[in-house]
Amino acid sequence: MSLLLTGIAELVTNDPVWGEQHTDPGDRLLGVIRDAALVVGGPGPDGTGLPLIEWVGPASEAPDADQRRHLGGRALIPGFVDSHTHLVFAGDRSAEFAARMTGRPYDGGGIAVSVAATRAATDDELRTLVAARVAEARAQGTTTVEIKSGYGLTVEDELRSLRIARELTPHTTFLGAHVVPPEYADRRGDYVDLVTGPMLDALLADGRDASPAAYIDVFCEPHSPHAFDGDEARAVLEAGRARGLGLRVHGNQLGPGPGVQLACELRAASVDHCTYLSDADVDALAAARGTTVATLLPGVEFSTRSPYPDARRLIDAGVAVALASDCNPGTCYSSSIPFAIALAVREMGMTPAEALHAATAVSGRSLGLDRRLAVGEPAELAVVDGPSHLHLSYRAGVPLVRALEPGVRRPGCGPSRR
Ligand SMILES: N=CN[C@@H](CCC(=O)O)C(=O)O
Ligand SMILES: [Zn+2]
Repeated sequence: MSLLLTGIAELVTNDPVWGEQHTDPGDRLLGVIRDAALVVGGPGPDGTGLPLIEWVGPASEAPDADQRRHLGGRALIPGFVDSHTHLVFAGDRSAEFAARMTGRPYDGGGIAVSVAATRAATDDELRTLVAARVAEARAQGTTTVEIKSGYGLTVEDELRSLRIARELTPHTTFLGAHVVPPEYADRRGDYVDLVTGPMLDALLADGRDASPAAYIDVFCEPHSPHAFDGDEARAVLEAGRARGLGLRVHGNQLGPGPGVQLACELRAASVDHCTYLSDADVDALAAARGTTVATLLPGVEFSTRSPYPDARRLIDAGVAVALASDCNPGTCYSSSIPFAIALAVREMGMTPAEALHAATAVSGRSLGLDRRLAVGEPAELAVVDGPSHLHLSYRAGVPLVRALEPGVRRPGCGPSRR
């Protein structure tokens, strides 16, 4: 069974093959095809049920197919890859947000509130909350989502957070080193030992076919009394790496710090936030561009009243820049990638094309995914209710994007095949 999509005013392929024909830098970067068509075939051989792309090109050359759908002159883009979320939590911190809007700074202390609520929730309550957040993201064009633990902070609660996340996506990240939980406040070293020993061991012992976490992450932030310094973060990351996990880092969010340099040195897949960077940090990220992506999370700066990171400086230096939501109950309770794109364009010096590329191709790369719309790739598609990707930021705040369901799919945003 195949499906021919036509009426595509603009197809964003992220494929350099289509970019070559353009002189406009945005069209080159996004591999745009105007008046395009795309054929979706049956599911691939990998057992995920995800249909694969069978053909891409100008509508005038499109082959026949079993079924047809006309998109009415809309833009078709790769589904967003939200490579940084904390969707497994219970409770509410809207009062903390309101206090910040009147000037209270963010220091990570509110994380303990979410930890208490998450520990108190039943498995089914948590599962329902996470599934609803994944569905909310999908309704805004996100077809792939990474989910971190980090609101359990006991062996059992971290494990169950990851198991629940794993039901919805294969892109799961162990964040036992989110903060030092209150019961360990006066013995931080013991908590680092717990994370790097029994917690990691329990995760790996749990894995039937694979560990419930693909990555390990750490909140490396000397400006928060609750988070981890450079030495502690190094211990956490090295322990995860020794057990075969990929590395991700929360770095340089609240002020200058060692997170970015550490991530680059340890060849982390991503270092996220990157709000406060020295010239040496930018140089390190540029040198590491083949391995380490700088993931910017502008919803956080919006929701914490903080200065935005300078994306232009990073891109001009040659850094691989991704965009993600960081959806979490504290610093950004928004799952909207279009919102992140609009902020990046308006506040961070990114062009609309760079922002879309960052939220699809580059965020995908940070998870080991190829997010081109090309033959043989999964049909992870989103439709923009407008003629071009420019409408994502031009019409900020309007719900223009949704994931396209081209065939039989599983619920939620994952698992993707790679
Ligand atoms: N900074 C660390 N973690 C989250 C915030 C978590 C929270 O405040 O609940 C972040 O990425 O911003
Ligand atoms: Zn985060």
